[in-house]
Formats: sequence, structure tokens, C-alpha cells
Amino acid sequence: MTKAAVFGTGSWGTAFAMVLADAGCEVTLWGRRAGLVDAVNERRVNPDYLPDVELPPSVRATTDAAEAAADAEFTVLAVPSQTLRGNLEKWRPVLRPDTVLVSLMKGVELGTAKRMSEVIGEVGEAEPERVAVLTGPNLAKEIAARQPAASVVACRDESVAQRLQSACHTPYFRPYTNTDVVGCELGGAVKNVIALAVGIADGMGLGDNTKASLITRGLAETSRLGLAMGADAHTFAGLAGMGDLVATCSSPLSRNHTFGTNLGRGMTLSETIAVTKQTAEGVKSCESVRELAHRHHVEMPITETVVGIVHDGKPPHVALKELMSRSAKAERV
Ligand SMILES: NC(=O)c1ccc[n+]([C@@H]2O[C@H](COP(=O)([O-])OP(=O)(O)OC[C@H]3O[C@@H](n4cnc5c(N)ncnc54)[C@H](O)[C@@H]3O)[C@@H](O)[C@H]2O)c1
Ligand SMILES: O=P(O)(O)OC[C@H](O)CO
Repeated sequence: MTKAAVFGTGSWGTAFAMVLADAGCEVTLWGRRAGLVDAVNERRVNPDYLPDVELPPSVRATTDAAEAAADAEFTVLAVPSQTLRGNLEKWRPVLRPDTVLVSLMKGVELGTAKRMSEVIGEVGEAEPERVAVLTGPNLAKEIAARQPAASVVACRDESVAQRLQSACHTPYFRPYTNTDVVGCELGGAVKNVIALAVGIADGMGLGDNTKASLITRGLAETSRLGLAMGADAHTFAGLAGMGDLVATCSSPLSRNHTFGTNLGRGMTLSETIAVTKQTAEGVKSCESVRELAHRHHVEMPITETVVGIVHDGKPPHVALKELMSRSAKAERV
């Protein structure tokens, strides 16, 4: 039986542990808090993040990283992106040297502007062929309800992607492989920034034309950045690009979309942070995505607008006016 470890007992770590178990894996979940770990082991439930979901018996939990990592063919990382480096430094000594490190995270590190697979490679001392990314339109609550969805497993080594694909393929979860790790990761991280923008527009009471325009031009700026960073253009038309962007920008389940909606309705940043219980990656990653845009000399006006509203305190109606009054241009630029 394939053994997998999942580090992180939040919504997606827990839901993906269930997917792996449903696909036939034996899964150990690592969590920080003993109370939550006990609830998983004794009541088969994660009361804090997925209280309505009964976890399969082949999911066990522990607070001991060494116990979780032992024998794991796949080591899945599902903590907030900005905490990955610090956590992985602690976990590295107990990781199996041949384990495949799998990122579920959709963020870009502040300060370094590194993608999560880059942080994993560096801190986990893992060659790119041993680092994979799972991304796509995968709202955790829908997956946990076993609603059908597709996803992408990306790894530079396609055979590794295929091994992970078969380890998490279930009747309701259909992963595709891709070797474009850069494109897949950027799709997942930048869509959170665009979802903040769409949420802000929704909160301001704007309609579907605005939403469709932000989604489409958001995908254009994601693709521009991706191409400058060596990604494959096709990736952005796929599940990791268009697919995840549409799901996140349309769904009230999205934390990024909801965060934006609260800002658009007039809440301040600190009020919005206070009512947000889970990780909304775009809030921090919008700054690192903008840093990548500057480094690669790519125009990302929606990302700039989101940074302006979220971090510089620009009123949404002022920022929107500035976005709309930029000089006119051809669509394919
Ligand atoms: N929830 C989703 O629908 C979903 C879907 C796809 C991808 N993702 C991505 O997965 C990643 C994890 O998201 P999530 O939804 O599971 O988040 P979450 O907010 O539900 O849970 C985060 C988990 O990390 C833990 N945590 C927080 N700070 C920590 C720290 N300093 N050290 C160790 N653990 C810490 C929390 O206790 C919690 O268990 C994010 O990058 C997110 O973008 C989420
Ligand atoms: O809730 P969000 O905004 O983090 O989005 C969740 C997933 O990334 C959707 O695929």
C-alpha cells in the first residue's frame, strides 16, 4: 500500500488526505495541535476545518513529524505559504531522502519572490525531479464532499507526476499530469490575487461584465508573467490557469474572493483580517507577485491595483478609476 504523509491539517491538507485515502493510500496527517490530532484519530473528524466530513480509517494523525514522515513515498506540504520555509527547516531532518515532496500551496514567498517548489527544493535539499505540485480548481469543501473535480499534478519528471497521479486518482478526483511546474504554480498563486480583485468589485456592487473583464485580463497578465518566466502558454488555458481562476473568482467558498468582497464593501484591512479565519494567500502574495512582475519587466495592472487597495490603503473606487483610465492598447499586449 502506498504511504503518504500530509503536513498541515487545514481545509485542503485534510481534504487531500481524504482523497489519497480514497485512492488507496495509507495516510498520516501531521498537525500542530494535540486536540485536533486526537479528534481525527478518535472521532474521524477535523472539527476546526471540515467538521461535517467523516475521514476514512486509513487517515491517521500525529503531532510527531518523524512519525508522519516515516516510510512516506509522498510527503505533501499544506501549510500557509509564508510559513513553509520555517516549517520545512524543522521537518527536513526526518524526511526520507527519496520521498517525493508535493506542494499543495498557492503562494509566492515574501522577500525572496520564490515559488513554493523553489523553497522546497532549497530547504528540502531536493532535486526538481523529486518536487511536485498539485493545483487546479479544487475548493477544499467541494472536494471533501466528493464532488467531481479535475486537477493537475506537475513535476519536471513526468514519471513522478504519473506516480502521484495514480496515488490520488479517485472516482471524484481526476488529476492530469503536466511538466510545466512554473506555469502551474503561477496559475495557482496569481489567481488568488485576481480573485481578490473580483471580490472587491463584487463588494462594490459591480456586475458580471466587470467580473468577466477582470478574469480575462487577469489571465492575460498571469500568462504574460508566466511566459517571461519560461512557462508554457498552454498551461494558462488549462486547469491550473483558467480552471482555477474561474472557480476561485466565482465561488463564495473562496477565501480570497470573500476577503476581497469584504474590502469592497468598505471594511478596512485589519477588520477584514479579523473576520478571516483561514488562509487567503493572495493578501501577502500580491506583493511577491508584483515583485516578480517588476523583476521580469512585465505589466500587471490588476495586481498593482490589488496591492494599492490591500497594502497602500487606496480606496477601491479610486484604484478602479485609475485601472480603467490607463492608456488604451491592443488586446494582445
Ligand atoms: N482550502 C482550499 O480550498 C485550498 C485548495 C487548494 C489549495 N489550497 C492551498 O493550500 C494551502 C493551505 O491552505 P488550507 O486551505 O489548508 O489553509 P487553512 O487556513 O485551512 O489551514 C492552514 C493550516 O496550516 C496551519 N498553520 C498555520 N500557520 C502555521 C504555522 N506557522 N506552522 C504550521 N502550521 C501552520 C493551520 O493550523 C492549519 O492547519 C494554501 O496555500 C492554499 O492556497 C487551499
Ligand atoms: O479559498 P481560496 O481562495 O484559497 O481558493 C481555494 C482553491 O485554491 C481553489 O482552487
